[in-house]
Amino acid sequence: MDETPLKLQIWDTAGQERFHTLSVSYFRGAHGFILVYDITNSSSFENTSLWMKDIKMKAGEEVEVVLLGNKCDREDEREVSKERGEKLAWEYGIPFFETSARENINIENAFHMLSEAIYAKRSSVLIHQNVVILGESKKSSSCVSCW
Ligand SMILES: Nc1nc2c(ncn2[C@@H]2O[C@H](COP(=O)(O)OP(=O)(O)OP(=O)(O)O)[C@@H](O)[C@H]2O)c(=O)[nH]1
Repeated sequence: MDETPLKLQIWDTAGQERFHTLSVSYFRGAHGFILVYDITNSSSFENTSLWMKDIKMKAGEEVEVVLLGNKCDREDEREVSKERGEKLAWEYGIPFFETSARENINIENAFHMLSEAIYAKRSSVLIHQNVVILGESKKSSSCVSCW
């Protein structure tokens, strides 16, 4: 990104209810989330709000999230309209894609969008910190660079 190599460490947590507590324990310290439901399974869509609540509670309000409606290759079995996905993402203020892991549709876009958002937020935080440190160092004399 901007010629800066980014290293992603990705955990695929279990979506099943019986592993819920286990998954949530991975949330702390994560910078971003890809929240996936299955467009052919409306209960997976309904569960996204519970996951979103957990993400905000356990990882913080500031983390980046992308919402994906996966299995868009199975149009004839669709239970969740694209509009419902778009509306939910709009309410959360997060990006949304319909994807197919099987047909490789929008997968790269989703990862790219999330990486970009994390990178933008973290690099602006670093710049902000540097501005503060350099400002302070001027006052306190001899330190030329405090990066
Ligand atoms: N048609 C289609 N099938 C898919 C797609 N993505 C995953 N599958 C199938 O859906 C099933 C479940 O996929 P998983 O990757 O195990 O789903 P998961 O969300 O990780 O499941 P949990 O581990 O229970 O959370 C598998 O049979 C996959 O082959 C897709 O985009 N299209």
